[in-house]
Amino acid sequence: MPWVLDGAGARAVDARLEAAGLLDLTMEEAGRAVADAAHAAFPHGAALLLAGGGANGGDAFVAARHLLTLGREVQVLALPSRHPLTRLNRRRWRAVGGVTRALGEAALKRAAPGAGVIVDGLLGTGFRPPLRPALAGVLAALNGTRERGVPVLAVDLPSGLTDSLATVPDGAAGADLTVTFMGLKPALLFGPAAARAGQVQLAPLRVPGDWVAAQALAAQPTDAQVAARLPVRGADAHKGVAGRVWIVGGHPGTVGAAGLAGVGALRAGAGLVTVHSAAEVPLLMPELMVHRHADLRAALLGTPASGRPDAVAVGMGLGPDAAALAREILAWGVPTVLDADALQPELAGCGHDRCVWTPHPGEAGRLLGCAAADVTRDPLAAARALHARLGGAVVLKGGPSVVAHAGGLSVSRGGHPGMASGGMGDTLSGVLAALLGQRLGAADAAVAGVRLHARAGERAAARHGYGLSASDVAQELGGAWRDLGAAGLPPHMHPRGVKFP
Ligand SMILES: NC(=O)C1=CN([C@@H]2O[C@H](COP(=O)(O)OP(=O)(O)OC[C@H]3O[C@@H](n4cnc5c(N)ncnc54)[C@H](OP(=O)(O)O)[C@@H]3O)[C@@H](O)[C@H]2O)[C@@H](O)CC1
Ligand SMILES: Nc1ncnc2c1ncn2[C@@H]1O[C@H](COP(=O)(O)OP(=O)(O)O)[C@@H](O)[C@H]1O
Repeated sequence: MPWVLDGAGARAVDARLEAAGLLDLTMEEAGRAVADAAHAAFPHGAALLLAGGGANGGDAFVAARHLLTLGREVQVLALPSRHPLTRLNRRRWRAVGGVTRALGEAALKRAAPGAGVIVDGLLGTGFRPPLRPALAGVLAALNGTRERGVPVLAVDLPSGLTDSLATVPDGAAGADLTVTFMGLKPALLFGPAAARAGQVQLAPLRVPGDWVAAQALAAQPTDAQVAARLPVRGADAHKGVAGRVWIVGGHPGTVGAAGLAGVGALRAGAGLVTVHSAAEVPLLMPELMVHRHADLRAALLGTPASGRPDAVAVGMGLGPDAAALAREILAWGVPTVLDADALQPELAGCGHDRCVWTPHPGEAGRLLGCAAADVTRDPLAAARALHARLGGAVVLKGGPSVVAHAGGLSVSRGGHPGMASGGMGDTLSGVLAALLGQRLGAADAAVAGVRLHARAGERAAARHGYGLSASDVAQELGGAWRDLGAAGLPPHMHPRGVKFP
């Protein structure tokens, strides 16, 4: 399982490696991974390595030695080496004939223009902002060189980014490729920080998997692992067992939201989908059942317990009275997705363990009583806080989305920036309700539904790019399911088939 790991987690693993006498070997492997990646991605010209005083600089010295053995012309500019393993690898670099010159802005400006690649090993997970003035000029010169076309490979993290945050501190470097170790740092996944890192390659390093897992902030399940959570049907399945789903949403002006959720539910395999609304919802697919109610609340609450659905999604375009209606639906205890207008702070404490809450950062800020920028700065912390407040499973939407549940955090892969368009979240709510209706628990539905939706977005983006619409994504859900299934086990070997009544 690929993991998300911050600097504190990496240091804890380091401590175990050190105690086992293995830290030197791990740095060797990390530096070698950097050299191999630099040589593969930027095979021409001299390699210029910048080594800081910490272990990030030690990785750069190891990489320099391996690049030399790969036949590259190599130059190293370094700060004074403070970390013992950095000093050791500086000596090893000298032992193979390598020369190290002192790093400063002027030295970098002299050496950089002719380089085929610059390897940035100045600051990794040990950096704490603000950047000291002595390094600010060096990083500015590095960024300037990169803007003039010399590619930069960052070791573990571009220098000056804070490992666990999505924001970019003043003066931080950028990179074209980042080779990171053991687990993806949050800064490489989220927001403007991730945009600074260029392409990211994970070098897992040969470290016991459970040492990394024990320190991980979040999982990043593979498609095969997601596929194992999807429901499996027997050949005798019929619409009554594939889940009766209700969509409760729509208001004059936002009726499409409820329709899109309905389409999402149908395309994610729900047996029967009914949209209940106080407004006239367009019939986006003839397979949808659409009911307009003069008094929506009375109509829903008058339903006898035996007539209630297997799952509900509530809130999409529902308008001002959404919280009151959602509270009453929650009291039914049926699996429920809460989205959009139903994401109100007064519902904290009203949920149950079969709820999935799906805020985007603005709604998350409303639920937590903070600004959206506080949410996007540290999405993992925000998702954890939302789960503590709401329970069930929480999907903090974005590119990528974070799922928080009782078992921990999970970061979804993929999706596409074309998905930044209205109605995309409504479709997701329908998908999640469909999976709940097919008897998945909240955590499984959230992890699988988010990836299914993102995969459908990737497929649709291949045709529509930034012109992607939520309807296009819904049309690709079947194909996305097939893609995930193909990545997983064949159905007859399914580890955990979902039992239908
Ligand atoms: N298990 C793993 O993951 C493995 C991790 N490995 C590697 O270890 C790296 C972490 O190494 P680390 O902990 O030594 O810290 P690192 O990033 O080199 O930074 C420390 C340096 O930064 C400096 N500095 C700090 N703040 C500053 C500021 N504001 N402004 C200016 N300078 C500042 C600080 O200066 P000082 O305070 O000493 O003067 C010190 O010199 C990690 O990213 C990965 O590359 C691999 O070897 C393989 C195994
Ligand atoms: N850049 C992106 N990369 C991947 N997924 C994205 C991106 N932008 C948006 N999405 C996805 O699109 C959906 C948008 O949801 P939301 O903001 O609630 O839309 P709406 O309220 O218009 O329905 C979320 O599932 C989100 O993860």
